[in-house]
Amino acid sequence: MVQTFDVKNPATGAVIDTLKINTKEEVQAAIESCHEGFKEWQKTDAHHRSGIIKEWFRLINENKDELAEIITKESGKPLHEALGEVAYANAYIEWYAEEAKRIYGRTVPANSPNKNIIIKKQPVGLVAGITPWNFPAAMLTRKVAPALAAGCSFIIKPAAETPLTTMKLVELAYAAGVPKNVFKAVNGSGSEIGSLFTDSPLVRKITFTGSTPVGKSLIENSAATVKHVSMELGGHAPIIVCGDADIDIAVDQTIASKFRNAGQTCICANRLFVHESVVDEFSEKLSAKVAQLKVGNGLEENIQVGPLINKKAYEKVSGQAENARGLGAEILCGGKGITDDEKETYFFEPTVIKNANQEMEIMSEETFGPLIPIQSFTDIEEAVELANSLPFGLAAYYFTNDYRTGLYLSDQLDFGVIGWNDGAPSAAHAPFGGLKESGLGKEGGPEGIEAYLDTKYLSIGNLI
Ligand SMILES: O=CCCCC(=O)O
Repeated sequence: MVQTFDVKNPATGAVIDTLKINTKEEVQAAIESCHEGFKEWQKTDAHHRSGIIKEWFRLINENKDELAEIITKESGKPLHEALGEVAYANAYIEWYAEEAKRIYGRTVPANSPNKNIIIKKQPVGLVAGITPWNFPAAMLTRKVAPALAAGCSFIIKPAAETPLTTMKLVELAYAAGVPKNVFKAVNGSGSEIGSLFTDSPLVRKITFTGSTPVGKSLIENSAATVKHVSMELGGHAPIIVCGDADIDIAVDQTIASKFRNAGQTCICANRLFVHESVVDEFSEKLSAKVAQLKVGNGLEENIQVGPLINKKAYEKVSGQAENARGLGAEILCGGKGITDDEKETYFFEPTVIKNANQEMEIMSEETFGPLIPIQSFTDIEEAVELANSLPFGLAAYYFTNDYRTGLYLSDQLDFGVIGWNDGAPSAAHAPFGGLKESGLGKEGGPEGIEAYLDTKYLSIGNLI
C-alpha cells in the first residue's frame, strides 16, 4: 500500500496537500539515478551550467508570488517574509550561476627544471542534502545552487513540514534545463532517508541544516565512507548592547533579528546582554515596540508574527517562559500562548523578559520562538564571557558606536556570523556558517562553492 503524509498549514491546521512517502527502494533508485546523472553533468562546461542556473533564477523570479504563498502556507511565516525569502533564496542561485565560471585551478613552481605541477578542481560527486522547515527555499538553494554550479548532482530530502516549496523549486529547475537525473527530491522519515544517504558509497557529500544532535549523528554516520560534510547547526545568538549604543537602532535591529519567522531562525537573537547604564531605557523601548507586533495567519494583511511550527515547538517556548518566570524574571510584554489543540495551531505572544539570569533554561537552551530575555552587565569582559559561554558559535550581534569596542568584540566573540549595529547580516555573497558545535563549513560567497569541490594535482615529469 502507498504510504502518504499530510502537509498542514500551521496557522489554520488545514491540510494543504498529501504526498507520497518514498520507499527505501525508491530512495535507493533515486541515489543511483543521480549518481548516473553526475557522470554526464560533471563533463558539461561551466558556461553551460551557468546558463541553466541563470534560467532557473529567471523562472523563480517569474513564479515568486506562487512560491511565497506556498512558503507561507506550509511554514506559517508572514507573506512579506516569504517573499523576502524567495528573493534571498534566488540570490544564491544568481550568485552561483556566476561563480560556476570562476572555478580556477593554479600552477605551482616545481622543485625540478623538468617538472610541472598543475592544481585542478573537480566536483565532489553526488551530494545529498537535508533541509529544515524554517527556510524551505533558501536553505535548499544555498546548497543546491553551488553544487550544480560546481558540476555535482544533488538529491534532497526536505523537512516533512515543508516539502511543497522544494517540489516547486525542483519543477522549476527541470523547466530551466537541469536534467532529471541531476537533481531529485525524496520524501519520508528523516532518520531513515538520512541513513540511506550516509550509508551509500555513491553519495560523496552530506549537507545539512538543522539541530546539533542530528548533525553530529550525520557526521558520525558519514565516517564509514569518509564523506565530505557541511553542517549548519544550532545557535543561541547573543546580542550585546553597549552603554554608548544608539538605542533606537539597537531596538529596531533586535526586533528584526529576533522576531523574523516568529523567532524560528538559527541566527535569531536569543540572549540580550545590555549595559546597566542603558538597560532600563532599552527594555522600555523594546517592549513598547514588541507589544505592537501583530500575530496571526501570515496570509492576512499586516501580520508580523506567524504561528510556531507545531505543539512541540510551542511547549519548548512556553516552558522556557514559565521557567524564567519561576526564577524571578519580569515579563515586560506577552508571555502567553494562543493555542487550539483541536486544530493543532500554536501561536505565542511576542515576549520580552527582563531580569534574566544564567540559572534560567532560556539562557542556555536554543529558543525557537518569539521570546527574548534581557540580562544586564557591568563591563564588556563580562558580556564577552557570557556570550561565549555556550557550545554554540553561529551568530552574535553587538551595538556600539565606539570603533575600538567594535573591533575588539569582533576579535573576542567566537561566532561565525557577526552583526555590528546590524541585526540582518545574512547575504548570498558572504560565507555563512558556525564555529564550535554550530557547524562545519560555509554556505554563501566563494567559500560556498569550494565546499563542493575536490582539489587534486598533476605532477608532469620528464619535460624538456
Ligand atoms: O535557521 C537558519 C536559517 C538561516 C537564515 C539566514 O540565512 O539568515
